[in-house]
Amino acid sequence: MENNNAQVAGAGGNAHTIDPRNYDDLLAVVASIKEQVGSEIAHGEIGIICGSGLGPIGDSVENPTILPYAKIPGFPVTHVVGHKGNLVFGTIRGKRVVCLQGRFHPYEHNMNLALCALPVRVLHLLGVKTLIVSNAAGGISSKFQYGDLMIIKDHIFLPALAGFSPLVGVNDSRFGERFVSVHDAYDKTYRNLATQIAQRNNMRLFEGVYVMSGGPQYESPAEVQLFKTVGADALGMSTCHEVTVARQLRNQSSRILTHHQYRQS
Ligand SMILES: O=P(O)(O)O[C@H]1O[C@H](CO)[C@@H](O)[C@H]1O
Ligand SMILES: Nc1nc2[nH]cnc2c(=O)[nH]1
Repeated sequence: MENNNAQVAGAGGNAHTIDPRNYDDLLAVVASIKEQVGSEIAHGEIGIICGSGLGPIGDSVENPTILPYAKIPGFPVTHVVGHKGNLVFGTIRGKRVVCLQGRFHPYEHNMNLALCALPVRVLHLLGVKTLIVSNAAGGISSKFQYGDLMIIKDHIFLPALAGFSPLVGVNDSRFGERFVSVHDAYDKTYRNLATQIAQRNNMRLFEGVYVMSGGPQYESPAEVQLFKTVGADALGMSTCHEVTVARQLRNQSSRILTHHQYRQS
């Protein structure tokens, strides 16, 4: 099971292995975070995952406490440009946030989706109830202009359809059910709120369907046409594994808003 585990790096550099599917292992990760930044600072209400080029969201956190991923047991390294690799604790407009300044893409980690979604379970164990997920994606819909924003209303999780789901393997029921519904994965209340805010600010904002491919290669014109035919609006290589894991935690009252930054390919 070498592919499912992450060697502990940093945080004392001991040789223990963290299994992203094991609840007790993740409690140990959370204990290490709390020990390093303090329990009060480590507590968050809102989790934010910064997509490519969206790291500045983390820079906008007020009174920040920054913990590099290299100091967190079980966290792999992120190599992708625009993903700094920091956990940022603090506040935004008075709300306690924990910001992942850098995400893990399955194509960087041998399609180990459970490992790539590990931070979402960690955020949950730190108290996060609302998750905001952002990404940079390629546009499929002909309505879009370069740089438009799209709120995800639904997804096509291609790797999972081919057996690469973060929920494959042993299910620790403390994370949630074996069979997870993703019918309303993207919270309607928050989507409506984002739409209202965009209207108030005269911003162009669309809702649409996001396709996650395995990457790292971009799509051929024929593949883009295929996804267009099945109703997809934007294409990326992330997000769905995180949202699926978060949705398994729904019984622990997780809520999700996906804020999606989009660029036309
Ligand atoms: O989804 P995020 O992390 O924004 O990154 C997107 O940008 C990279 C490609 O340019 C891919 O990793 C794609 O998924
Ligand atoms: N799959 C995919 N991911 C992206 N991330 C940013 N642009 C793109 C794109 O065109 N396709």
